[in-house]
Amino acid sequence: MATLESVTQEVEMDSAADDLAKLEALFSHPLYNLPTPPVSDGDWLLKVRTKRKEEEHSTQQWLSANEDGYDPIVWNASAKTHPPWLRFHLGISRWQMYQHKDPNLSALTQQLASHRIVSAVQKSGGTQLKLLMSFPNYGQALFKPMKQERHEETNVNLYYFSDFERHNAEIAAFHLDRILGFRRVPPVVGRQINVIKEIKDITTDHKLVTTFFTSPVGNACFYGQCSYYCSTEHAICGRPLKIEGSMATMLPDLSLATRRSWRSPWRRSYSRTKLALWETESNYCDSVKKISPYDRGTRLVDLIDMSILDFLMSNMDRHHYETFEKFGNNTFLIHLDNGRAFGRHSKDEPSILAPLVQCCRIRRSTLLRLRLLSRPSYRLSDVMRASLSQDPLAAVAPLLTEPHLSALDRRLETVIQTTENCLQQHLHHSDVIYDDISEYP
Ligand SMILES: Nc1ncnc2c1ncn2[C@@H]1O[C@H](COP(=O)(O)OP(=O)(O)OP(=O)(O)O)[C@@H](O)[C@H]1O
Ligand SMILES: [Mn+2]
Repeated sequence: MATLESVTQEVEMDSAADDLAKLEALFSHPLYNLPTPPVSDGDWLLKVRTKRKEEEHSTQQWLSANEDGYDPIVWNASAKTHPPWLRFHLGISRWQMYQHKDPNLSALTQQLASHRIVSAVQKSGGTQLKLLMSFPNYGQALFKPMKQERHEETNVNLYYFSDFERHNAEIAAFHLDRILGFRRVPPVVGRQINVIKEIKDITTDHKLVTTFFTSPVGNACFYGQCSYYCSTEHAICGRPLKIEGSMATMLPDLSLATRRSWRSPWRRSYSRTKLALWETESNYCDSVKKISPYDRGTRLVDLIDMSILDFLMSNMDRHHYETFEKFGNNTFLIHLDNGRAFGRHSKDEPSILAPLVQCCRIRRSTLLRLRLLSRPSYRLSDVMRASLSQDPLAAVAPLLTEPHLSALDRRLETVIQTTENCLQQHLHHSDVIYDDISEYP
């Protein structure tokens, strides 16, 4: 006889299968498989150069002088020999971080989740603690440790600029960005790390080592050195040894691909008392539209895409964004640093949507995908649940709690309604909608 428990379990499995089917249907939808503009030679971020004869000798020497813990390098100009992280680097183009249905993605994320860690050092830059992890095949990841429980909502009295970062937000942002069809976040997975074996014992960072201690209940802890929350009171502690965290694929080194950092025109004041210009000036968007690079191309609608992503996940901390210098102004915006998203589900933050509200402009492809995601057959919360369940940390606990998933649906409605209002206020649809897919019916 079926017990209540087994029936509940079956229902849960059924709905998990339904969610997954929705996600698959979504990714097979024509809106996710639009013909992309041809990628010319100069539209790839990096290119493999075949070695000149005289260079071969020095490479051979380097090969034999292999560093401790790393595998010998066995790759050459042939794509077949490339490790997943290198394929990822070579797949970055002017328009996206990776392809839709990228065949390399699963191998890449699998390695992030399971590869042996050879080195772990603190990464400078930014305010909160993070570690640069290296793998035996020379791949690297940026590790952000878990700082608070997933069900905890941000303290209402904390300003956005002193909020803790959340490892699950980094992971969920990657999934959300992909589900929105942007593909502008480098892949991120969750992972459990042994604080002693995978950090303390292998690090060459002496300053980091001095911050390790054992807590009163016997957990292994450390706090590192950084400008925010790096103290014994805010230590990161294993239970007793393992901690959860996010592992983000590292972008190509800056020596190979420089990036430009842009201050967001809708940046917050980062002050308890001051307002930013965009919060007080009624025609703010008009002035933004007149200045480079927002005065041409897709930069403004890309910024609006980013604000939609941020509104959905309630990220108030998008002070800057980056682009690859090689591509000039005509390129996608890199959505890095999403750790302050998903802090609150019970409240929305309308000001994050200011670029859309004030400019009344949106890419047609984005709007059509948002509408798709608001339909029950592709519901955003369901496809996010399905997508996140594929992350290794989902086995420990769901990466986003149900209230966060429902908040996504509620906020999506707000974005769509905002666009409808814009369409009503404007005479011509083309005033609001930037038609980036004119060939689409
Ligand atoms: N996946 C990545 N690959 C390469 N570089 C990265 C990656 N993620 C972040 N960085 C770089 O590291 C720097 C710090 O990262 P991040 O912004 O996530 O940290 P943060 O502590 O939140 O910073 P801030 O306090 O400035 O907001 C960024 O300026 C970015 O250029
Ligand atoms: Mn940040």
